[in-house]
Amino acid sequence: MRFSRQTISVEEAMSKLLAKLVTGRTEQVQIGEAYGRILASDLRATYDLPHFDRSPLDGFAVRAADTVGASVDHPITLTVLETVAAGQVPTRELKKGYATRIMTGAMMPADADAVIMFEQTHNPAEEADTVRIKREMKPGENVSRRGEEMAKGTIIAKTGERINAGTLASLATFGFSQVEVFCKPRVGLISTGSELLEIDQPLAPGKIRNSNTVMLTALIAEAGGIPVSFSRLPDDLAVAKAKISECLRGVDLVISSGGVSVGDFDVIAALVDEPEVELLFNRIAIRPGSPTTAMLMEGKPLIALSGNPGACFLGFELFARAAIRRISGEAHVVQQVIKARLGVDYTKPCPYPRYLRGKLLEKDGVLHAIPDFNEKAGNLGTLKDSECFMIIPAGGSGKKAGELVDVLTHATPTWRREG
Ligand SMILES: Nc1nc2c(c(=O)[nH]1)N[C@H]1C(S)=C(S)[C@@H](COP(=O)(O)OP(=O)(O)OC[C@H]3O[C@@H](n4cnc5c(N)ncnc54)[C@H](O)[C@@H]3O)O[C@H]1N2
Ligand code: MOO
Ligand SMILES: [Mg+2]
Repeated sequence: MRFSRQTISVEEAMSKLLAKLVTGRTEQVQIGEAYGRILASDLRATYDLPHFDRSPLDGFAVRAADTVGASVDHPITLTVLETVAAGQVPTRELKKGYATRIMTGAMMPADADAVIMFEQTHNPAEEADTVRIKREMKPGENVSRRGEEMAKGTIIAKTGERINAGTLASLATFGFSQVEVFCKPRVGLISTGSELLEIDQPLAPGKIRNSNTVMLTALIAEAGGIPVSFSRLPDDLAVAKAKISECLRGVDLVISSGGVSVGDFDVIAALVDEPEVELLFNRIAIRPGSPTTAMLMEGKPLIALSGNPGACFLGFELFARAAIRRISGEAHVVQQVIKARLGVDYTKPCPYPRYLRGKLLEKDGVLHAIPDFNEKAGNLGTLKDSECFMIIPAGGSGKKAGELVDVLTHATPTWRREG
């Protein structure tokens, strides 16, 4: 199995993985804790919005019929009944020949059917009891009607949607101080490799510091998971297997880094032949990260990313991020591909599609994607500057500057303008 691997596309791998994931439990959270969480039930409007006819302007509520023929040269004078602030209820019905001074957001008086803005009236302080109307109004003009935005019962947000700032505004409006969301998945994190040192250990010949674990911890949290770090796996298969099994028991998903290739000590690669394991994939048509592996062990998912930092990062963005979001209950987890012009020639041949890290730049109204030319899978210095992957198709010729390429943006891309 280790050497005879079946290569599948990113899309096939993604659908194999997503098909095996189970969305977790749900819980009630306070609205103040709900930002970024995934809705576990549909939200419906609890009343007509707005729930009363209201003025969208500061002005005078009038009966349109009283304004017929009004103009700047021939204004019509009405008697001012009262002033209604937002939050107040008008006390007087509007009779023929009267107007109510009304503020933005205030409730319309009965029988008024239009609002004329202050700027189209004459109502100096010394003549506060009357108002001169300088324009003819149409019935319904400048009135926000009850239920005009949405009727009671309208679905505001669906199960599986991520709660963003706008969702919070809707929740507040409709009086939801608590909301049902999916529990955040617990994501176990395991590293492999006897070469790894802790961050505070001094360098030693042949050794490197473990940079993947801390990077993955941040990525897991960013994707909505709760990272749970476990100690490094030993090279011994039986011990490693027992350790993974123990980790899996306490979490919803395990992500490992390293040990997926064909090396003598690549313990995760050896694991896939074990009877408790259902292999989903262990070779993907992609550079970097072709040995990225996923399996179910004792029915629970394990995503095994390559140890090379660049491949580990891409493997997380392509597979682990979507998996965490799916276990979190999110309905749409596959990242959208956009098109951009390649900023420079990239002609290096590649047997698999190559995902180049880089930046997006808007120039004269056209989006350009600029690779960082740091694509060796073991390189990590430009990971911090990466805001997208541009996908160079498999084959010998690459892409020329100016050609359109598919681009996957990261969670929070920052598009800049040139200059
Ligand atoms: N004969 C072949 N050799 C390799 C192949 C191949 O097809 N045939 N594939 C190469 C490709 S492509 C990749 S990608 C790597 C995958 O390596 P592994 O996932 O097995 O990872 P390791 O062997 O454990 O380590 C690779 C590299 O990454 C460093 N590493 C590991 N863990 C960490 C960490 N936590 N933090 C920072 N760096 C880490 C490790 O020291 C190695 O340098 O295999 C190729 N080989
Ligand atoms: O697939 Mo590997 O990450 O190219 O070295
Ligand atoms: Mg290896």
